[in-house]
Amino acid sequence: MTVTVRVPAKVNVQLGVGGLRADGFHDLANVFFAVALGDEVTAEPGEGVTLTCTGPDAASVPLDDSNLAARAARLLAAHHGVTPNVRLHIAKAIPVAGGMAGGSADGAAALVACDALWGLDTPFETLLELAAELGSDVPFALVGGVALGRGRGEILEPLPVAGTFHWVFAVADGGLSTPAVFRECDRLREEAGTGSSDADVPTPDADPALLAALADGDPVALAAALTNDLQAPAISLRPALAETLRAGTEAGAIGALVSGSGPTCAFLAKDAEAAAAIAKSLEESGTCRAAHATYGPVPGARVS
Ligand SMILES: C[C@@](CO)(OP(=O)(O)O)[C@H](O)COP(=O)(O)OP(=O)(O)OC[C@H]1O[C@@H](n2ccc(N)nc2=O)[C@H](O)[C@@H]1O
Ligand SMILES: Nc1ncnc2c1ncn2[C@@H]1O[C@H](COP(=O)(O)OP(=O)(O)O)[C@@H](O)[C@H]1O
Repeated sequence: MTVTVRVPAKVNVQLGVGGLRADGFHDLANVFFAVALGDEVTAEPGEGVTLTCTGPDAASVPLDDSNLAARAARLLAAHHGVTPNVRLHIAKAIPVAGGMAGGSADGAAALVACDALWGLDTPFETLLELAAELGSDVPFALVGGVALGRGRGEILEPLPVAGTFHWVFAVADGGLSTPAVFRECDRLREEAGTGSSDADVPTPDADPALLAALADGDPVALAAALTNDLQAPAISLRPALAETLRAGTEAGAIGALVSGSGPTCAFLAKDAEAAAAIAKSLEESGTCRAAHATYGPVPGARVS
Protein backbone atom coordinates (compact mmCIF):
# COMPACT_ATOMS: atom_id res chain seq x y z
CA MET A 1 0.00 0.00 0.00
CA THR A 2 1.23 3.52 -0.88
CA VAL A 3 -0.40 6.69 0.44
CA THR A 4 0.34 9.91 -1.48
CA VAL A 5 -0.44 13.30 0.06
CA ARG A 6 -0.29 16.64 -1.76
CA VAL A 7 0.41 19.68 0.39
CA PRO A 8 0.57 23.39 -0.50
CA ALA A 9 3.20 26.05 0.14
CA LYS A 10 2.02 29.33 1.67
CA VAL A 11 2.52 33.04 1.24
CA ASN A 12 1.62 35.45 4.06
CA VAL A 13 -0.54 38.18 2.52
CA GLN A 14 -0.33 40.00 5.85
CA LEU A 15 2.34 39.31 8.44
CA GLY A 16 1.94 41.61 11.44
CA VAL A 17 4.62 40.92 14.04
CA GLY A 18 4.06 41.85 17.70
CA GLY A 19 6.74 42.11 20.39
CA LEU A 20 9.10 39.38 21.56
CA ARG A 21 7.35 37.18 24.17
CA ALA A 22 9.02 35.64 27.20
CA ASP A 23 8.95 32.22 25.44
CA GLY A 24 11.02 33.51 22.50
CA PHE A 25 8.10 33.70 20.05
CA HIS A 26 6.27 36.74 18.65
CA ASP A 27 2.49 37.19 18.62
CA LEU A 28 1.35 37.48 15.01
CA ALA A 29 -1.54 38.58 12.85
CA ASN A 30 -0.61 36.09 10.14
CA VAL A 31 -2.91 35.86 7.10
CA PHE A 32 -1.84 32.61 5.42
CA PHE A 33 -2.71 31.92 1.76
CA ALA A 34 -2.17 28.38 0.33
CA VAL A 35 -0.85 28.14 -3.24
CA ALA A 36 -0.80 25.27 -5.74
CA LEU A 37 3.00 25.14 -5.78
CA GLY A 38 3.47 22.26 -3.35
CA ASP A 39 5.23 19.06 -2.27
CA GLU A 40 4.07 15.46 -2.48
CA VAL A 41 4.79 13.09 0.40
CA THR A 42 4.35 9.32 -0.01
CA ALA A 43 4.22 6.79 2.82
CA GLU A 44 4.77 3.05 2.40
CA PRO A 45 5.21 0.23 4.91
CA GLY A 46 8.80 0.11 6.22
CA GLU A 47 10.95 -0.70 9.23
CA GLY A 48 11.51 2.25 11.53
CA VAL A 49 11.27 5.70 9.94
CA THR A 50 13.29 6.13 6.72
CA LEU A 51 13.25 9.13 4.44
CA THR A 52 14.24 10.02 0.87
CA CYS A 53 13.81 13.28 -1.03
CA THR A 54 13.98 14.34 -4.68
CA GLY A 55 13.68 17.76 -6.35
CA PRO A 56 15.91 20.73 -7.26
CA ASP A 57 16.64 21.60 -3.57
CA ALA A 58 16.85 17.98 -2.33
CA ALA A 59 20.54 18.34 -1.37
CA SER A 60 19.67 20.93 1.31
CA VAL A 61 16.89 18.87 2.92
CA PRO A 62 18.03 17.06 6.10
CA LEU A 63 17.24 13.32 5.89
CA ASP A 64 17.83 12.58 9.59
CA ASP A 65 15.40 12.73 12.52
CA SER A 66 15.37 16.56 12.38
CA ASN A 67 13.28 16.44 9.18
CA LEU A 68 9.78 17.65 10.00
CA ALA A 69 8.22 14.72 8.08
CA ALA A 70 10.16 12.18 10.18
CA ARG A 71 9.36 14.12 13.39
CA ALA A 72 5.67 14.12 12.43
CA ALA A 73 5.64 10.34 11.86
CA ARG A 74 7.26 9.71 15.28
CA LEU A 75 4.96 12.19 17.06
CA LEU A 76 1.81 10.61 15.61
CA ALA A 77 3.01 7.08 16.50
CA ALA A 78 3.91 8.17 20.06
CA HIS A 79 0.48 9.80 20.49
CA HIS A 80 -1.20 6.48 19.64
CA GLY A 81 1.37 4.26 21.39
CA VAL A 82 2.27 2.42 18.17
CA THR A 83 5.68 1.67 16.66
CA PRO A 84 6.57 4.09 13.83
CA ASN A 85 7.25 1.93 10.76
CA VAL A 86 7.17 3.92 7.52
CA ARG A 87 9.17 4.66 4.38
CA LEU A 88 8.59 8.35 3.60
CA HIS A 89 9.46 10.02 0.32
CA ILE A 90 9.27 13.78 -0.30
CA ALA A 91 8.94 15.00 -3.90
CA LYS A 92 10.06 18.55 -3.15
CA ALA A 93 8.97 21.54 -5.24
CA ILE A 94 8.75 24.12 -2.41
CA PRO A 95 12.00 26.16 -2.09
CA VAL A 96 13.96 25.18 1.05
CA ALA A 97 14.35 27.82 3.78
CA GLY A 98 12.45 30.15 1.44
CA GLY A 99 9.70 31.56 3.67
CA MET A 100 7.08 29.31 2.04
CA ALA A 101 6.80 26.80 4.93
CA GLY A 102 8.10 23.80 2.96
CA GLY A 103 9.29 21.87 5.99
CA SER A 104 6.02 22.60 7.77
CA ALA A 105 4.12 21.38 4.70
CA ASP A 106 6.02 18.09 4.75
CA GLY A 107 5.32 17.71 8.49
CA ALA A 108 1.59 18.18 7.90
CA ALA A 109 1.63 15.84 4.89
CA ALA A 110 3.44 13.13 6.88
CA LEU A 111 0.82 13.37 9.67
CA VAL A 112 -1.97 12.80 7.11
CA ALA A 113 -0.06 10.09 5.18
CA CYS A 114 0.95 8.06 8.27
CA ASP A 115 -2.54 8.41 9.75
CA ALA A 116 -3.95 6.78 6.57
CA LEU A 117 -1.16 4.18 6.22
CA TRP A 118 -1.49 3.06 9.84
CA GLY A 119 -5.32 3.19 9.77
CA LEU A 120 -5.45 5.41 12.88
CA ASP A 121 -8.39 7.65 11.96
CA THR A 122 -7.08 10.48 14.15
CA PRO A 123 -9.66 13.29 14.64
CA PHE A 124 -8.74 16.46 12.70
CA GLU A 125 -8.64 18.49 15.95
CA THR A 126 -5.98 16.11 17.31
CA LEU A 127 -3.94 16.35 14.09
CA LEU A 128 -4.07 20.16 14.51
CA GLU A 129 -2.74 19.88 18.09
CA LEU A 130 0.10 17.57 17.02
CA ALA A 131 0.85 19.93 14.11
CA ALA A 132 1.17 22.90 16.52
CA GLU A 133 3.74 20.90 18.56
CA LEU A 134 5.83 20.47 15.40
CA GLY A 135 5.92 24.19 14.49
CA SER A 136 3.94 27.42 14.25
CA ASP A 137 3.25 27.03 10.48
CA VAL A 138 2.33 23.32 10.48
CA PRO A 139 -1.40 23.64 11.43
CA PHE A 140 -2.04 25.93 8.45
CA ALA A 141 -0.61 23.34 6.02
CA LEU A 142 -3.34 20.96 7.25
CA VAL A 143 -6.11 23.55 6.88
CA GLY A 144 -5.11 25.29 3.62
CA GLY A 145 -7.27 27.91 1.88
CA VAL A 146 -6.86 31.32 3.52
CA ALA A 147 -6.75 31.65 7.30
CA LEU A 148 -5.83 34.13 10.02
CA GLY A 149 -3.19 32.76 12.39
CA ARG A 150 -2.97 34.33 15.84
CA GLY A 151 -0.73 33.53 18.79
CA ARG A 152 2.54 32.35 17.22
CA GLY A 153 0.49 31.56 14.07
CA GLU A 154 -0.97 28.25 15.26
CA ILE A 155 -4.43 29.49 16.37
CA LEU A 156 -6.32 29.47 13.07
CA GLU A 157 -9.53 31.01 11.86
CA PRO A 158 -10.47 30.18 8.23
CA LEU A 159 -11.27 33.32 6.21
CA PRO A 160 -13.82 33.78 3.43
CA VAL A 161 -12.25 34.16 -0.01
CA ALA A 162 -13.74 34.43 -3.51
CA GLY A 163 -12.24 33.29 -6.80
CA THR A 164 -8.65 32.51 -7.70
CA PHE A 165 -5.60 34.78 -7.35
CA HIS A 166 -2.54 34.43 -9.60
CA TRP A 167 0.95 34.54 -8.07
CA VAL A 168 4.59 34.39 -9.12
CA PHE A 169 7.34 33.26 -6.72
CA ALA A 170 10.94 34.29 -7.34
CA VAL A 171 13.29 31.82 -5.66
CA ALA A 172 16.60 33.17 -4.33
CA ASP A 173 19.97 31.45 -4.17
CA GLY A 174 20.29 30.13 -0.60
CA GLY A 175 17.79 30.42 2.23
CA LEU A 176 17.27 32.73 5.22
CA SER A 177 16.92 31.40 8.77
CA THR A 178 13.48 32.20 10.25
CA PRO A 179 14.84 32.86 13.81
CA ALA A 180 17.57 35.13 12.35
CA VAL A 181 14.95 37.25 10.50
CA PHE A 182 12.79 37.58 13.67
CA ARG A 183 15.96 38.61 15.58
CA GLU A 184 16.75 41.23 12.91
CA CYS A 185 13.17 42.55 13.26
CA ASP A 186 13.76 42.99 17.02
CA ARG A 187 17.17 44.58 16.42
CA LEU A 188 15.75 47.12 13.93
CA ARG A 189 12.98 48.00 16.42
CA GLU A 190 15.56 48.55 19.18
CA GLU A 191 17.67 50.65 16.81
CA ALA A 192 14.60 52.78 15.92
CA GLY A 193 14.04 53.35 19.66
CA THR A 194 10.55 51.81 19.75
CA GLY A 195 11.53 48.77 21.82
CA SER A 196 10.99 45.15 20.79
CA SER A 197 9.30 43.40 23.73
CA ASP A 198 5.59 42.57 23.86
CA ALA A 199 5.17 45.43 26.36
CA ASP A 200 6.54 47.88 23.74
CA VAL A 201 4.85 46.66 20.56
CA PRO A 202 1.06 46.65 20.19
CA THR A 203 -0.53 43.27 19.36
CA PRO A 204 -1.10 43.27 15.59
CA ASP A 205 -4.51 42.69 14.05
CA ALA A 206 -5.78 41.70 10.62
CA ASP A 207 -6.31 44.65 8.24
CA PRO A 208 -10.05 45.01 7.38
CA ALA A 209 -9.19 46.24 3.83
CA LEU A 210 -7.17 43.06 3.23
CA LEU A 211 -9.96 40.83 4.54
CA ALA A 212 -12.48 42.61 2.27
CA ALA A 213 -10.19 42.22 -0.78
CA LEU A 214 -9.95 38.46 -0.14
CA ALA A 215 -13.71 38.08 0.40
CA ASP A 216 -14.43 40.09 -2.77
CA GLY A 217 -11.86 38.20 -4.89
CA ASP A 218 -10.34 41.58 -5.84
CA PRO A 219 -6.64 41.21 -6.79
CA VAL A 220 -6.04 44.97 -7.19
CA ALA A 221 -7.36 45.68 -3.67
CA LEU A 222 -5.40 42.71 -2.27
CA ALA A 223 -2.23 43.98 -3.99
CA ALA A 224 -2.69 47.38 -2.31
CA ALA A 225 -3.13 45.78 1.13
CA LEU A 226 -0.18 43.31 1.10
CA THR A 227 2.12 43.90 4.13
CA ASN A 228 4.89 41.96 5.84
CA ASP A 229 6.66 43.21 8.98
CA LEU A 230 9.50 40.75 8.23
CA GLN A 231 10.17 42.31 4.81
CA ALA A 232 12.45 45.11 6.05
CA PRO A 233 14.45 42.70 8.29
CA ALA A 234 14.78 40.20 5.40
CA ILE A 235 16.02 42.97 3.06
CA SER A 236 18.35 44.22 5.78
CA LEU A 237 19.96 40.75 5.87
CA ARG A 238 19.77 40.26 2.08
CA PRO A 239 19.78 43.71 0.35
CA ALA A 240 19.58 42.11 -3.15
CA LEU A 241 15.92 41.26 -2.47
CA ALA A 242 15.04 44.91 -3.17
CA GLU A 243 16.25 44.36 -6.78
CA THR A 244 14.07 41.26 -7.15
CA LEU A 245 10.99 43.13 -5.87
CA ARG A 246 11.69 45.98 -8.27
CA ALA A 247 12.19 43.60 -11.24
CA GLY A 248 8.81 41.92 -10.63
CA THR A 249 7.02 45.26 -10.31
CA GLU A 250 8.66 46.53 -13.52
CA ALA A 251 7.51 43.29 -15.23
CA GLY A 252 3.87 44.19 -14.45
CA ALA A 253 3.12 42.67 -11.03
CA ILE A 254 0.27 44.55 -9.31
CA GLY A 255 1.68 43.68 -5.85
CA ALA A 256 5.07 42.54 -4.51
CA LEU A 257 6.33 41.41 -1.12
CA VAL A 258 8.81 39.11 0.57
CA SER A 259 7.16 35.76 1.39
CA GLY A 260 7.20 35.28 5.19
CA SER A 261 10.79 35.44 6.46
CA GLY A 262 12.10 35.26 2.86
CA PRO A 263 14.14 35.17 0.76
CA THR A 264 11.49 34.05 -1.79
CA CYS A 265 9.66 37.09 -3.24
CA ALA A 266 5.95 36.86 -4.06
CA PHE A 267 4.20 38.82 -6.82
CA LEU A 268 0.48 39.18 -7.41
CA ALA A 269 -0.59 39.22 -11.08
CA LYS A 270 -3.89 40.40 -12.56
CA ASP A 271 -4.48 37.03 -14.32
CA ALA A 272 -2.79 33.75 -15.31
CA GLU A 273 -1.40 35.18 -18.55
CA ALA A 274 0.21 38.12 -16.73
CA ALA A 275 1.68 35.69 -14.15
CA ALA A 276 3.37 33.63 -16.90
CA ALA A 277 4.84 36.80 -18.46
CA ILE A 278 6.10 38.12 -15.08
CA ALA A 279 7.75 34.75 -14.32
CA LYS A 280 9.55 34.83 -17.69
CA SER A 281 10.78 38.43 -17.16
CA LEU A 282 11.96 37.64 -13.64
CA GLU A 283 13.98 34.65 -14.88
CA GLU A 284 15.54 36.86 -17.58
CA SER A 285 16.26 39.68 -15.08
CA GLY A 286 19.03 37.71 -13.34
CA THR A 287 17.64 38.80 -9.92
CA CYS A 288 16.52 35.29 -8.91
CA ARG A 289 17.46 31.62 -9.38
CA ALA A 290 14.04 30.60 -10.75
CA ALA A 291 10.50 31.98 -10.98
CA HIS A 292 7.27 29.97 -10.81
CA ALA A 293 3.76 31.07 -11.80
CA THR A 294 1.03 29.49 -9.67
CA TYR A 295 -2.40 30.22 -8.16
CA GLY A 296 -4.49 29.85 -5.04
CA PRO A 297 -6.14 29.37 -2.69
CA VAL A 298 -5.98 25.55 -2.65
CA PRO A 299 -6.87 23.05 0.12
CA GLY A 300 -4.48 21.82 2.81
CA ALA A 301 -2.71 18.42 2.98
CA ARG A 302 -4.94 15.77 1.33
CA VAL A 303 -4.55 12.14 0.25
CA SER A 304 -4.52 12.22 -3.56
C1 LIG B 1 7.76 33.53 9.56
C2 LIG B 1 6.71 32.47 9.31
C3 LIG B 1 5.40 33.17 8.85
O1 LIG B 1 4.39 32.24 8.53
O2 LIG B 1 7.03 31.54 8.29
P1 LIG B 1 8.37 31.21 7.44
O3 LIG B 1 8.80 32.47 6.80
O4 LIG B 1 9.40 30.66 8.38
O5 LIG B 1 7.95 30.18 6.42
C4 LIG B 1 6.39 31.69 10.61
O6 LIG B 1 6.01 32.54 11.64
C5 LIG B 1 7.51 30.79 11.07
O7 LIG B 1 6.94 29.63 11.56
P2 LIG B 1 7.82 28.26 11.75
O8 LIG B 1 8.85 28.19 10.67
O9 LIG B 1 6.85 27.13 11.89
O10 LIG B 1 8.53 28.58 13.08
P3 LIG B 1 8.77 27.69 14.40
O11 LIG B 1 9.48 26.44 13.99
O12 LIG B 1 7.53 27.58 15.20
O13 LIG B 1 9.78 28.65 15.19
C6 LIG B 1 11.11 28.84 14.77
C7 LIG B 1 11.64 30.10 15.41
O14 LIG B 1 11.10 31.25 14.74
C8 LIG B 1 10.83 32.29 15.67
N1 LIG B 1 9.36 32.56 15.70
C9 LIG B 1 8.49 31.75 15.05
C10 LIG B 1 7.12 32.01 15.08
C11 LIG B 1 6.68 33.14 15.80
N2 LIG B 1 5.39 33.47 15.88
N3 LIG B 1 7.57 33.95 16.46
C12 LIG B 1 8.90 33.67 16.39
O15 LIG B 1 9.71 34.42 16.97
C13 LIG B 1 11.34 31.81 17.02
O16 LIG B 1 12.68 32.23 17.10
C14 LIG B 1 11.28 30.29 16.87
O17 LIG B 1 12.19 29.62 17.71
N1 LIG C 1 10.95 18.47 5.14
C1 LIG C 1 11.77 19.52 5.16
N2 LIG C 1 11.96 20.26 4.06
C2 LIG C 1 12.78 21.33 4.08
N3 LIG C 1 13.49 21.74 5.15
C3 LIG C 1 13.34 21.04 6.28
C4 LIG C 1 12.49 19.92 6.33
N4 LIG C 1 12.51 19.45 7.58
C5 LIG C 1 13.35 20.23 8.28
N5 LIG C 1 13.88 21.20 7.51
C6 LIG C 1 14.79 22.26 7.99
O1 LIG C 1 14.01 23.45 8.13
C7 LIG C 1 14.71 24.60 7.64
C8 LIG C 1 13.65 25.63 7.16
O2 LIG C 1 13.09 25.14 5.98
P1 LIG C 1 11.68 25.49 5.32
O3 LIG C 1 10.57 24.97 6.13
O4 LIG C 1 11.82 25.03 3.92
O5 LIG C 1 11.71 27.08 5.27
P2 LIG C 1 10.92 28.29 5.94
O6 LIG C 1 10.93 28.08 7.44
O7 LIG C 1 11.70 29.48 5.50
O8 LIG C 1 9.56 28.30 5.38
C9 LIG C 1 15.62 24.03 6.54
O9 LIG C 1 16.77 24.81 6.37
C10 LIG C 1 15.93 22.63 7.04
O10 LIG C 1 17.13 22.62 7.80
